[in-house]
Amino acid sequence: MGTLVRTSKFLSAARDINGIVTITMRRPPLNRMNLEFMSEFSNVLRDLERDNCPGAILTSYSNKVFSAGFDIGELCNPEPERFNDFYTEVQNNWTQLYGSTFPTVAVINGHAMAAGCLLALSCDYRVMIKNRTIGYNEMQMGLATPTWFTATMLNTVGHRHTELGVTLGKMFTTDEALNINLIDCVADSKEEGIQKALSFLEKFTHFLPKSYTFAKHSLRGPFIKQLKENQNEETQLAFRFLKDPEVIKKLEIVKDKEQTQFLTSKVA
Ligand SMILES: CCCCCCCCCCC/C=C/C(=O)SCCNC(=O)CCNC(=O)[C@H](O)C(C)(C)COP(=O)(O)OP(=O)(O)OC[C@H]1O[C@@H](n2cnc3c(N)ncnc32)[C@H](O)[C@@H]1OP(=O)(O)O
Repeated sequence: MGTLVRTSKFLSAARDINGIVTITMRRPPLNRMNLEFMSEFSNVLRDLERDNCPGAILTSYSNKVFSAGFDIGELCNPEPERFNDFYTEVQNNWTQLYGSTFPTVAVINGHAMAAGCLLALSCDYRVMIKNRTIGYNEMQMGLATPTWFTATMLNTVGHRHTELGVTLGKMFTTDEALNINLIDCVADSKEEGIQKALSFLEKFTHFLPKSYTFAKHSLRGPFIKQLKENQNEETQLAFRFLKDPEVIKKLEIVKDKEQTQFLTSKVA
């Protein structure tokens, strides 16, 4: 796997002989993202920028779940200060990953739901294992999809697929995701996925890093700028939404096992 360059409670980062870093999410059982998880993620990305990393792969320790998205504990009837910290960290994390100066690949070796899907979409390339699902399922949870989540999908698959995906809270199977270019290729196993990711990243060894960064920022920069300019408003909007009694009630139900099993059967 390479030399371990960083390990924290929920993430590990290992560098191979070519400098490519594999970030493995490990918050059992579902890689749910809470404030601590997001802070660790930001720290890893900051280190990679500082070290002029030539490329990174993002994957999960589990072959069942890439990430179940935000920890519902951070969203259900939140406290103002904690939510502000959490949501700010999430936004910063997205600007770091979506705008990274190095190329990134998501090896999606399990279900990628809501913010888990956003993580994958924020990379430059996606390899997904067969028979998994990916999408923004917020609607099914009684939530709404934040604007920058939507923009990230829109920039990947276009308006119509985003519109249907977001408004239906649709989880796409691996085959469906490939058909609409939500992912770039399919692998039989995580190991094969990593090989495909490395082949993609190998292409960038022939380019000047500054040329790559310029191209990426030409495409993604305006969306990052837009979020940065509206960060506080986005946080307040989300907080107000989450304080709606109907939303709180729905999220409390979702926290029950029965409801998540219902969601699982929908995505299986
Ligand atoms: C105008 C306003 C506009 C903006 C509004 C913004 C609002 C805020 C931002 C909203 C954006 C939201 C992003 C998100 O990421 S929301 C989270 C989405 N995640 C899910 O829907 C995951 C649901 N989970 C599942 O479908 C399954 O658990 C899964 C397929 C992932 C795994 O199935 P499995 O059978 O292995 O596991 P279980 O279902 O038995 O789950 C085990 C226990 O974990 C609990 N669980 C599952 N997911 C979560 C989660 N995301 N957070 C917290 N807890 C979770 C589940 O209930 C089980 O608990 P128990 O063992 O106690 O029963």
